[in-house]
Amino acid sequence: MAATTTSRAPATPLHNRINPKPWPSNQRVISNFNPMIPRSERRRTLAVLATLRRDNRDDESHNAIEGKNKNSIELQSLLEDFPYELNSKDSNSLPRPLTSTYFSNSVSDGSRLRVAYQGVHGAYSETAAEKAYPNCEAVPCGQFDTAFEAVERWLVDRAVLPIENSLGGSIHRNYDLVLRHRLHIVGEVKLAIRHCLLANHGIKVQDLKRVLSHPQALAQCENTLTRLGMVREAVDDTAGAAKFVAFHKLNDTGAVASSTAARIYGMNILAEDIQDDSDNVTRFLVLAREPIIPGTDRLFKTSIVFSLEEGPGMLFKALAVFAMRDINLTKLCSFLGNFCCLFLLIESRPLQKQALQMLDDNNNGFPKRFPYLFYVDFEASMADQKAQNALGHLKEIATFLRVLGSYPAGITMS
Ligand SMILES: O=C(O)C(=O)Cc1ccccc1
Repeated sequence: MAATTTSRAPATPLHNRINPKPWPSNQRVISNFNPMIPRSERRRTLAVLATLRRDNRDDESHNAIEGKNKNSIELQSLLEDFPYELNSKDSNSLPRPLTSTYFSNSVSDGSRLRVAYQGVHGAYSETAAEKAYPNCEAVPCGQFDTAFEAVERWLVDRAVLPIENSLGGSIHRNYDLVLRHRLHIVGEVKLAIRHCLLANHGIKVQDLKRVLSHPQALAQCENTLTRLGMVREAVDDTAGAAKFVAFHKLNDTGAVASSTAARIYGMNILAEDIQDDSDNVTRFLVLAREPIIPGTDRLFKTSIVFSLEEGPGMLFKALAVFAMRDINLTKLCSFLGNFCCLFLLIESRPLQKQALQMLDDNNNGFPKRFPYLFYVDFEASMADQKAQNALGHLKEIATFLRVLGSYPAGITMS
């Protein structure tokens, strides 16, 4: 498929509104990567939202390159144009417990579950959304914040976001987002990630001077890209990188993305499995407005965040509430903060001002001076008495405690 240029902007989701993601200093940022779609184009009625369905998704990806994408509706602009009153007259807007729908792919009115992800068609996050809900309608969002807002404002039913990777460790910004928003973790997907080096047809590896991709993907392919002597440039997502290179018919630039992205954007795969470690798994969280009712019929995990008073042995006491009940902690840590040197299964994060503000507004007496938050995942359901007891015990020790979700443990999928 040849990419053709048009005067109209491609259907790339909009740029980051809140915080740019961090990336290594040797990576330049393409700041005008996602041109703004004219506002007149973005002003759509709510009815148009229905056209977000991906019935003609393959056509969509083709058309996206040609700038004819019907689904060029930006979730971001929908959020701006129709805040809050969305669905207010719709009986479906009433909160529903998720137990009845969690393992099906449709909401109770018969329509498909809509799952927001960050990136464009072909992103790994889209694959994760489809693994979680095989028949879902995956909805691309420019940024993670947009995906969260889309759930909060009833534009979609779920959001999927990458939270940690076996090579790159935790994605701290996404933990902060989970904390700042009031969504619940209702599932996890572990996806084996296999990166490819993509280029336009007729281009050889030797022709490439630079390569575009998501910062995580670039980091995961560090050795290969260094060996090839390529300049790395970070962009919002892997599929967006492929789309950009195809759309602009670049001859000296490649993209690190999936074979799916190669197919969608008509690119050639120059090399497969270019990640530094073949065992490259990314864990994605599934978030919803309401929690699921935890069960005991299968292995469940529970994610919590808490803070502690400063003092000798405080973290030891906090972790003991799990150890004394034989509850396994599963959160793997690759970022060694102050306390992490001692406990590799727990991750301490300096408390950001914004997060602190959010917590302050909602929790009287939150200790402002305490500089760390701890995220822990443990292997037990909140329906399990020993988990209840452990958290009851932790509450006596912690100055702040929030259960982010109790959900079925995921298996690694390829
Ligand atoms: O950019 C993407 O395709 C994503 O979904 C984010 C990502 C990047 C690298 C590994 C896993 C997820």
